Amino acid sequence: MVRRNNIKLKIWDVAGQPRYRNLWERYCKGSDAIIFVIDSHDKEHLADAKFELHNLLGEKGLVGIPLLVLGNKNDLPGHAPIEKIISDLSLDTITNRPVSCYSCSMKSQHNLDVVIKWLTKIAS
Ligand SMILES: Nc1nc2c(ncn2[C@@H]2O[C@H](COP(=O)(O)OP(=O)(O)OP(=O)(O)O)[C@@H](O)[C@H]2O)c(=O)[nH]1
Repeated sequence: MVRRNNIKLKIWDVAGQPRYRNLWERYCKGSDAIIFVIDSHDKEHLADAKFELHNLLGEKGLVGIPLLVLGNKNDLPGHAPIEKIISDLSLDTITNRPVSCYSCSMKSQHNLDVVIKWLTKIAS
């Protein structure tokens, strides 16, 4: 639970390992937003991330739920820039919901304020 400006955000951190991916839809259903966090330093797995993201968004029960994609770990040299994340994940093809994408680092907290702002706006 995160509190900001009188808004309570209830956030589920769902495990990313393959054996848990079939649970993602159940957690996302009925939520105000889906936050899809990728490791932007791990460029080899961007194709996997694209597959899993579009697979998830293809679930009928999730149509219309706003999507926030975070390219985390931008404190590491060689991380994928935002333009690459947007194009490798084909975010411009997602037309049935609002989509935002930020590069960030939860370690250095770069863009954490922007993320919280986005979430409080969506939830209010
Ligand atoms: N350099 C750097 N490391 C980070 C950042 N965020 C997380 N990590 C590290 O990445 C590793 C994995 O972090 P977790 O928070 O466990 O990742 P997770 O996505 O919850 O992992 P699963 O849900 O188990 O797939 C840890 O060693 C973190 O310290 C970041 O912004 N920068």
